[in-house]
Amino acid sequence: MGIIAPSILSADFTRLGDELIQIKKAGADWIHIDVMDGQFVPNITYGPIIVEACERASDLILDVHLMIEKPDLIIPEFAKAGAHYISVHAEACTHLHRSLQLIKSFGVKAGVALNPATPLSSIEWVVDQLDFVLIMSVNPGFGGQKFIESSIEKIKALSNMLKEKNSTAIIQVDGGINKDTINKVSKAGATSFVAGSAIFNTENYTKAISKLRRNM
Ligand SMILES: O=C(CO)[C@@H](O)[C@H](O)COP(=O)(O)O
Ligand SMILES: [Fe+2]
Repeated sequence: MGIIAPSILSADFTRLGDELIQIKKAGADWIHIDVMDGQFVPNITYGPIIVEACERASDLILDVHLMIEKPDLIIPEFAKAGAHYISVHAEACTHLHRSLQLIKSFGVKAGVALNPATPLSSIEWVVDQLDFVLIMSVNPGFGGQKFIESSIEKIKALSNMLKEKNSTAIIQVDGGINKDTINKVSKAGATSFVAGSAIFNTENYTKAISKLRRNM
């Protein structure tokens, strides 16, 4: 069974605690938290205090997607705030292996996120360090964007690469995931699905998550 990870980027922040309760009731598995610094991506969101607030408000797995430059400087704060999974962008890490080791040193699951234009070869030599790989199926920075079709081939190639290297890393896909796109990425090999607008921009979260699951 696939993992549904609603991205709170599209949640109503005036009532975040209630939103977290509602997505759990609706059947969510993880909470995806998009951290943006206004440098790596042209948008600014939130930092460790929001992760810590999510940790107090929900017992779901906290999946922190760091879209920031120099992540090593602040990974310890996100780990202490209660993150269970942390992904860093390959494009933002000069010493990717070191960043992954830093995440793991806190007992947190470590992942690498790849922009749509970044080749799989950028993670080839760190596969043994990976608990998950996040394939961006939109350019990072905003919710509600259109799914980029070439992500499907990329997920298939990643799935083959992980099998060849005997890796059990989870393949996560993020961006433009909805009832129409989830089937293609699921067939390609993804098992963790981030969805923001397809869940939070609807009236009924239970129905939205059920639709995603039915189409996996
Ligand atoms: O990391 C990002 C965007 O940079 C995502 O997690 C988005 O928040 C997904 O939003 P939708 O495309 O599902 O609306
Ligand atoms: Fe994300």
